[in-house]
Amino acid sequence: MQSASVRLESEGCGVCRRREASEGHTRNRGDVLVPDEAPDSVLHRVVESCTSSFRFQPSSSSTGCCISVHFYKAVAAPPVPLQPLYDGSPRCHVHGRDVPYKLTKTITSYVSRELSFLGSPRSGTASRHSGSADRHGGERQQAPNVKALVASWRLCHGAPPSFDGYHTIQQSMQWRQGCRAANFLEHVARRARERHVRPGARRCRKREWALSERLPPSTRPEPVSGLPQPFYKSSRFPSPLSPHFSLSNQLISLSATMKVLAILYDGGKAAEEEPRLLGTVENELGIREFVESHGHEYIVTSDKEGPDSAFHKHIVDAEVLITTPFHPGYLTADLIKQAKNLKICITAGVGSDHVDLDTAVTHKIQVLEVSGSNVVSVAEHVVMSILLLVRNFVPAHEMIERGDWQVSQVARAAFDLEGKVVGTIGAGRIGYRVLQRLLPFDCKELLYYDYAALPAEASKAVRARRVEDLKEFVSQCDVVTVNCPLHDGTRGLVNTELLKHFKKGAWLVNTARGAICDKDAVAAAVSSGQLAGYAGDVWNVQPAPRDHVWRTMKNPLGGGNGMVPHYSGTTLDAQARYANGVKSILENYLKAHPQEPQNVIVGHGGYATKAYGQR
Ligand SMILES: NC(=O)c1ccc[n+]([C@@H]2O[C@H](COP(=O)([O-])OP(=O)(O)OC[C@H]3O[C@@H](n4cnc5c(N)ncnc54)[C@H](O)[C@@H]3O)[C@@H](O)[C@H]2O)c1
Repeated sequence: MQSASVRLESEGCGVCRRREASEGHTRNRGDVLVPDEAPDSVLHRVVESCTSSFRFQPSSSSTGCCISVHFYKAVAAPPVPLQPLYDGSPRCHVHGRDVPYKLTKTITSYVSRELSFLGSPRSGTASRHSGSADRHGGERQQAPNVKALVASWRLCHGAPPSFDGYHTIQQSMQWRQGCRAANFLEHVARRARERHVRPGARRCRKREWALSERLPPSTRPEPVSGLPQPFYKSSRFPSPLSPHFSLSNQLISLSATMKVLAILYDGGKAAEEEPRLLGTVENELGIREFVESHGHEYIVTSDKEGPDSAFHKHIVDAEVLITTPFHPGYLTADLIKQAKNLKICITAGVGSDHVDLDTAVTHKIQVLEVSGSNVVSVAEHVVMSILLLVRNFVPAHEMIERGDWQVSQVARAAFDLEGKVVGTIGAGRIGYRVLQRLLPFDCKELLYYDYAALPAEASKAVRARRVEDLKEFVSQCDVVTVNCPLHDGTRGLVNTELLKHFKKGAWLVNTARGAICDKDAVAAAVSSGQLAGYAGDVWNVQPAPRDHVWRTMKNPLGGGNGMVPHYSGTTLDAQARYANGVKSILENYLKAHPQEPQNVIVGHGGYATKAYGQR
C-alpha cells in the first residue's frame, strides 16, 4: 500500500544546524501518515492547513524558524512508523540554550488530529468543503487511521501519542516560552489579528480568525465516544468537528490572549504630570502597548485588599502577575490556590516576600524580580538615613521651619559618623553597596552579619569584618542597618530580646522590610532611649495606617525618627530600570527565552536563590 506522508521536521535555524552538525547530532522528526486510500481531499486539507498556517510550501524548508514542514508522498509500504518527534525529553538546545521542544510535537498532534477528524478514508468522510454535514451529523467512530497512528506510535514509543489536545495545548502554552518556534506562532497570530483589525488588507485568514472568535460554545458538538474528553471540553478551542475548526485556528488559539495583572500604586496628579513615574497605575510601567501588541489583556489596578478587590477578582484567571513592593499585592497561599492559570509573578523592584514563596514552589509558579534595579537607590538612602540620625538632622530642620534657633537643643544629640562602628545585617547587593559607600567616612569599623560570607576579595575591598553571632554583632555596632530579605528566618528578627543586646543609644536603619523589626519593640526602644533613633521607609503593612506608631515615635530628646513612605527604591532612575526589567522578563516569558538567572527567585518548582533563607 502506498502512503502519503506529512513530515514535520524540525529543521533548525542556521546556528542550530551548524552547532548540531559539529556535535554529530541529528534532529528528531515526525511523520504523520495519511493512508493511501485517503481521499485526495484529506491530504489536500492537511496540506492546505499546514501551508496556510505555517506558510511553508510543500517540499520546502525554511531557515527563518526552527520548524519547517515537508510534504511528500511516500512510496514505501507501511508500516512507515511514526518517527519519534522528540526524544522523550521535553527539551532541546536552541542556540545553545536548553529550551522546550515540545511545540513540534504539538504541531504534529494537530496534524494527526486534522487527519483523524477529517475522517476515516473507509467511511469516506469528506473534504473540507463538502463535509460539514458529515462532521456534524451521525455517529462517528474513531477513525482507523487514528488507530494506525496510535499503533505505530506505540511501536516507536511504547506509549500512545497524546491525542489529548487539552493537555498538549496547556503544556504548549507553557512551552511556548523559549521556543523559537513559538515566536513564529505568535507572529502568525499577530498577523492574523492585524489583518482582522484592518479589513481589506491583503488576502488573509481574517475569515477564519473572525469565525473562531465568534464561535459560541453551543456550536461545539458533543464529545465523540472513543476520543479524549478534555480536548472537546476545553472552552478555548473549537471542536475539530466544528466547521470552523482548522489548524490555523488552533495555532492562533495557541498564542491566545492571556491576562497580565499588575498591582501598582496610585500616582494621582503627580503621575499625570510626571510620566517617568512608571510604577504607578496611571503610567502602567509603560508596557501597555507592548502587552497588548502581543494580543494579551493588561489589567492594572491599585485595588488590592479584600475578597472584593480587583486583585482578588482578576487573579483567578491571570497568567502573569506583576506586583511592586511599594504597594504589594499580597499573594497568599489561598490566593495561589485560586489562581489556576497563574504561571509567573514578576516583582517590579526587588523583594518578593509579598508572595507566599513556598506555595509558589509547590504550585510551580515562577517568581522573578528585577534584581539590582534599585540597589544603588536604596544604598544611597541608607547612607542618608544613617547620617540624618547620627547628625540629628530632622529636629534641626523642624526647628528652622518653626522659626526657632537654638543650636544647643539639636547639637546635644548630634555626632560624627567618623569613628563609629557600622554593621549591616545582610551583605548582598544593597548591604555591600552600603559598605562601599561608608568607606570614605572613616568609620572605626565596618561589620556584617550574613550566613553567606563575602568572598575574601570583596570583604577586603570594603575592609569589612564578618561577625557570625547576631547578638555579638549588634552589641559591637553604633549603627545597625538591615539589608536582608524578609523570610521565615528574618521576620521579627529585631525584637525586644535582640534590642537588649544593642549598645545603649545605637541607631537602627531598616530599608529592607518593615516586618523584620518588631513594630512595638522598636517604638518602645526609641522612646526609652535604648535606641537613639530609627529610620527607614518600609512598614509592616503598606500603606501604613495613619496611627502607626512609627510615624510619630520620638526619643527622649524629641528626635530620632527618620521614617518616610516606601520610596527609597522607587526613584525615577530606579523606576526606569525596574519597568524595563519587567518588560524584558515578560518578553522572555512570551518568547520562551531563558530568564536572567539573577532575576529568578523561584524557578520551575524550586528556589533559585539562597537569599530567602538558608536551605
Ligand atoms: N526599601 C526599598 O525600596 C527596597 C528596595 C530594594 C530592596 N529592598 C529590600 O532589601 C532586600 C535585600 O536586597 P538585595 O538586593 O541586597 O538582596 P540580595 O539577595 O542581594 O542580598 C540579601 C542578602 O541577605 C542575606 N540574608 C538572608 N537572610 C539572612 C539572615 N537571616 N541573616 C543575615 N543575612 C541574611 C543573604 O545571604 C544575602 O546576602 C530585599 O530583599 C528587599 O526586601 C528594599
